[in-house]
Formats: sequence, structure tokens, C-alpha cells
Amino acid sequence: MREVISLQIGECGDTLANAFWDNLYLEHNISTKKPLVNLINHNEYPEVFLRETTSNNYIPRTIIIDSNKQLEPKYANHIFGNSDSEGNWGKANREFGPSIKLLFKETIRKEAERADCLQGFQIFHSVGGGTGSGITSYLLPIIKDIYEKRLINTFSVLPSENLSQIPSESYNACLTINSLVEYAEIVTLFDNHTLYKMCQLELGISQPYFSDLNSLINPLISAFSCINRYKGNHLTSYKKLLTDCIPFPRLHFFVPLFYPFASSLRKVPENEIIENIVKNTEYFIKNDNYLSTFGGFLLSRGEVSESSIKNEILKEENIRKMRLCEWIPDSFAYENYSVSYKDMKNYCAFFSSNAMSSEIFKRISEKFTYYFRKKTWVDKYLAFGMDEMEFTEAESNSNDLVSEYYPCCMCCEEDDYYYKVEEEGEEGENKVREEKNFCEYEEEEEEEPENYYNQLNND
Ligand SMILES: Nc1nc2c(ncn2[C@@H]2O[C@H](COP(=O)(O)OP(=O)(O)OP(=O)(O)O)[C@@H](O)[C@H]2O)c(=O)[nH]1
Repeated sequence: MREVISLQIGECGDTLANAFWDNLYLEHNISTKKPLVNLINHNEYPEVFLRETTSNNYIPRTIIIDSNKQLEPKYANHIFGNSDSEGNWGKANREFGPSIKLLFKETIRKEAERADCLQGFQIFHSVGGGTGSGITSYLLPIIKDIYEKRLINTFSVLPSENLSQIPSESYNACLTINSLVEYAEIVTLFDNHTLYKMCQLELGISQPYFSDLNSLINPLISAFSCINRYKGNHLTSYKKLLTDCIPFPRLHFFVPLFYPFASSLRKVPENEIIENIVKNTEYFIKNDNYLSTFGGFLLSRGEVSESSIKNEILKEENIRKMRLCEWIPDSFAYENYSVSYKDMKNYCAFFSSNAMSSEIFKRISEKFTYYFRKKTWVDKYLAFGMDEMEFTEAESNSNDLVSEYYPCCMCCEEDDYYYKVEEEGEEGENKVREEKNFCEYEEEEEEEPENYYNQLNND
């Protein structure tokens, strides 16, 4: 059945996961009180995420983990500590982590044994909070060690200065990104900073709350999970997503966008959907004309004409503006699901690995460096047995990630060259020349690949 076990870590992780479960029950028309067998349709697979209890109820295959006992154990397994992580990666990772190691291994083993053919894990967490960051970093290598061949997919919320200004969030985030690069196979980044701006720009909310941000996150997680919940033609499992949409294994960070934002009772035309996704992609990466999408997928839901969506994507201008990379066109996939989200007639979610991912890492890594140079709050981490070297390593690994993204996202155009040279003078000129050489090299060496857009046309 390709089961997926969920972990909801820390308060933010728990909030997002609970919204996911509520919606999953709703979409598959399942009541926790009734047996599932009579209710499901053969094209739906909610059992990937749910399991049957001895009393014939269906509950999530999930483990809730938090450093204190404030969370309500709404669903089955939970592992709680006695004291708060105080927003400190070090405290969660060095104190709470080891204290739950055995219990966690035992709980996850039991949950894994209840699966026929375990596909992998999905983790809901924030990388800014102490527990969400420190415990995730602690558990990832443990999971990988036991379930080496199973895939780990995370929904990771990144901090925003608009919501919190404590230095520890950038420390926590950088220390966690380190582990996500190494141990997770697929990571979807929900950047609170970007979401905050979107709430302001698109929903007209001047000071958004978490609930407003989550109203943008929930439909995206729901769309992503369709890959495993409904029968599809292309993206049918995490493995397929991995092989089709992630050309460089370390660069497995997707930034998602969707349209329409607000619940819409009208059927939104396909051209309006794609135009707006393109507009937002442009909005968030307009500062760097060099960067383009080199891996991604578009999921449409509800009343959407597949052929119209494909035609819209295929329009020359849209391809260019979505910045789909010319030299690896195969790493883009499209899938359509007939069931929409809540009362929305239709919507599309676009997950792309591109300049946005690297810009987010750059922002966080710059904040990290700013505070680390002054040694702000570092002693609070060292008090739990951490070493300053761990900070230095996290900083340099985050910078490496940003620079790894850079050449992969490039797509040089003559105009960009002059723009860059004008902006940055001689230094810019050298940089552009190097980049250009890289692109030319790629163009000369690579044969024209079997084009994804041709495939779309042929479908
Ligand atoms: N989008 C979103 N972000 C949230 C939400 N709750 C918290 N955050 C963000 O997540 C980070 C804090 O993480 P939490 O999950 O609250 O903290 P925790 O992991 O439980 O860690 P401790 O409180 O230190 O034990 C901050 O960056 C918040 O801005 C939420 O419901 N939605």
C-alpha cells in the first residue's frame, strides 16, 4: 500500500498536521467512527496515511512529539517531555532528544510493522522553533539509520522577521538545514516571510496571523499529498517525484505557490490560474534574471481542463516567465486530480526548485552570520554541550547550498549580461563571463533531450 508514517514535531508541526488530518478525513468522506472499507473509492488511497484500529476506526499513522505536554494528543502515538525547548536547538537536540531515543525507536518500529510496504515518512515541523528544529535534526539520522531505503519528505516552515526577531531562529534554521540536506530526500519550504508578504499583497491582510499564513500552507500540503492519496498518471509516489523532478539530489528543496488564494466558488479559468502563478514566480525571483526553475511539478485540482492547463504552460511566454530551464526540460511534471480542496471549485499548486529556494537560504544564512559574528546568544547553545565549530560548519554548509543552487539555476541571456555588467561593473563582467562559459559548456556537451513540452503536446 506504500504507507507513509507522519511525525508532527513541535507546536507548528502539530498545527499543520492536524489541519492535514481534518482535511484528509473530509476529502475522503471518512468518519473516525465508521469502518473505512465501505466508504472508499478504488481510485483513492487514504490508507497510505491512515490505519485501522482494533475497534474498526481509522486513525493517522502518526507520532506527535513535543518537549512539553501542552499539545493535545488528538491522535494515537505521542512522545512528550517535561520542559520547553525555549527556542533552543541545543536544548532540544542534546537534552530532550537523547531522553526520548529509545521510546521513539520503539514507537516508530511498532508503527512501521503495521505497514504492508512502508514507503517512507513525512515530517511536519518549523525550523525556527527549538523542538521543531533540534528534535528533527536529532531524529533524522536515527530514522535513516534504521530505514535506510525509505524516503523522508518534510514540510518545513522557515522563520520570518515579521513574526519573530529572536536571533535563535536563524541559528536553529541553519543548524537544521544542514540535516535536511543530508538526510531528507524531498523538502517543501514554507517560508513565513514569503507567506507574510503574500497575505499582505494578495489577501489584503496588513498584519497576518499564523492562521492566515496557514490558510496558504494547508491547500499546498493537501495538494502535495494527492500524489499518494489519488490514482495518478505521472506522479504516483515519492520515488517517482524524486526521479522525475529532482535532477540534483542535494538540491531537493521546493518552494510552492498556488492560485487562487482565497476560496472561490467560481471556476477560475485556466489562463488566469497560470498567469497568476507566473506572476508570483516572477515577483519572488525578479531580482535575479539569471535564475530559473530546474525541477518542479504542477498539480491541478477540481474543475480544470487538463488540455487547457497544458496549453497555458506551453505558451512560449509562460515557459520563459516560469523560467523552466531549457537544458533540463524533463524535470518538470504535471498531474491533475478531480477532487478539489474544501469549497474551492479548482486550483493549481506549483512546486519548484529554483532561485526562490536559494534566496531563502541566503536570507537565513546572512542573518545567521550577522548574529554569529557578534556571538549573540551562542553561550545559550554551548551550555547544552554544543561546540562553536558546529555553528561554523552550519554556516559554511548553508553558504555551500546557496552557491550550489546558483550555477544550476542559471540561464544566461544577452540582456542579462548587460544588466549584470551595468549593475556590478568589472566584477560583474567577470562573474557573467564565468557563468556564460558554464552555460556554453552545457549547451555544447548536451544533446537536445527528449523534450517534456513535446511530451505534453503529444498527450
Ligand atoms: N506558518 C506558521 N508558522 C508558525 C506557526 N506556529 C509557529 N510558527 C513559526 O514556527 C517557529 C516557532 O516554532 P514552534 O513550532 O512554535 O516551536 P517548537 O518547535 O514547538 O519549539 P519550542 O517552542 O522552542 O519548544 C517560529 O518561526 C514561528 O514563526 C504556525 O501555526 N504557522
